[in-house]
Amino acid sequence: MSKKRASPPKFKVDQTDDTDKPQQNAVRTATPRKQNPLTNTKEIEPDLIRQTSMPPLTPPPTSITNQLPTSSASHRSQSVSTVPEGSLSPQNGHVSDDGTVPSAYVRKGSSLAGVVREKAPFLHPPGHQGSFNSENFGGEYSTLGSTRSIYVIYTGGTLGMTYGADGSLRPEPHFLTQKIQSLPEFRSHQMPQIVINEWDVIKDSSDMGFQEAAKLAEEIQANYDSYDGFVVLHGTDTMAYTASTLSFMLENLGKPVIVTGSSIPLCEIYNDARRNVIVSFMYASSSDLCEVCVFFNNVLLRGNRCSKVSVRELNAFWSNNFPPLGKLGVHMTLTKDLLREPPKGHFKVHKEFDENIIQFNLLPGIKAGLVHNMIQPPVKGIIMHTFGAGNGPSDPSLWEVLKKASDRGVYIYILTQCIRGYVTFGEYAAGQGVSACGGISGYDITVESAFAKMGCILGRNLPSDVTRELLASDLRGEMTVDISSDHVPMGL
Ligand SMILES: NC(=O)C[C@H](N)C(=O)O
Repeated sequence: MSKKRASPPKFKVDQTDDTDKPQQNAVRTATPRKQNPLTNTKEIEPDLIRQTSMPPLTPPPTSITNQLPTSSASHRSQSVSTVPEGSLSPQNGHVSDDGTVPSAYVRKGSSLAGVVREKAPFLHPPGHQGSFNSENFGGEYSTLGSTRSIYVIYTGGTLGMTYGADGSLRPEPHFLTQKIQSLPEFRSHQMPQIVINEWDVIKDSSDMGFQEAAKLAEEIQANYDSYDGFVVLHGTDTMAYTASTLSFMLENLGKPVIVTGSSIPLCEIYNDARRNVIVSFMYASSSDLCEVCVFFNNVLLRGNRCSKVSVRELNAFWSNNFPPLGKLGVHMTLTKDLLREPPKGHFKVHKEFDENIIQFNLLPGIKAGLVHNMIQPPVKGIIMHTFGAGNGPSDPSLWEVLKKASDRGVYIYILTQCIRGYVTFGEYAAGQGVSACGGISGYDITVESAFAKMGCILGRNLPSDVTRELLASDLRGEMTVDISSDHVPMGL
């Protein structure tokens, strides 16, 4: 690949030489060199090449890796028929929606290969009432993997933690990076080229916020042209906030950014870290994905649609109001009907943010005085979780307090306390106060996404009418807005 790496890697697993030397999988390690002013991490010079004692892995048919396009741009524009018929291994397979098999993807007798047609999950967003076609991305991936390059940013989280003397989990510098280096999967010819940048200070995600998301956005921007996809390794506790924030910071994103983590650390024999990381690398190789996603356990979710829903289960993430974009079962699928369209404009990064946002639930009988105290300056944004479809108590003093805040320039984002469904102003008389106080409907947006969206938009200090319009609009697929026009607001 004639690609220029914007920031040198901490360490790199490289399979590009393997067609020449199928018996020896080369692993590049790296030595610390100097401080990178952009990422504040140590730059590593990938100059130390060590032959490992790993047993040789069976190389894939060289005709596949030799003949497939080598960049996302070329892959997008090129038809798959560049692969000669008969060159695929039995586990590969791809059938188009009408059931025909393109010549490039000849299936050789595997009952596992082929398209998976699934009913969408029980919940359909408005406008999506039918079933969605899920395609077997795993089959497609096995012809793609080794031609792709992925930039991985390791920020911390349980996946790379070890146990301290008191038995509590804490980030262990370099452990995850070294462990990944030693896993045979990462030297497989089917894996993309991987470059990992471990942050100087890896964190429990409780310490990740807008500032760290801006640093991630900056790092993605610096490496955007050099890689086909990005993976962010992150703790689960605030993963949905970071994924949401990244989605708003990255405008016209044309490549996958997959955020993942684990519930069990990689230091345990039984863990979910290994699979989550491997599958995220695979999804990050997709040329169909051009958005920020979370992969966890067995689902690929839109990053700004998901929430952490379980503390102790492996299926810790879910999206209540939007179906998964992909699923991992016997097949690894991508539901193309649901994916964001490739962007029309240039990739652009917005790193500004404003953290002066609070959120609260309306509670039965909530007192205006309490709300008044909560929403004093420097508060600039309020996320208010209302009852049901956007309702609240009728006490006029409550709405006066909120109206006054709105009049002095505080934005009030209206969400529902229900985990499914969306806000509709005007459905009940009990919702009149909510809209009259200047509230802006967040429809079915998650609280993580509402916080991220407000923070990013308020950080840009736009005129109030533009800010209100952006908050009311669907910018990144984060909420289901029932508007009939295809009006897209300017600016984000
Ligand atoms: N599973 C995890 O990653 C939880 C951890 N406390 C974190 O968010 O960093």
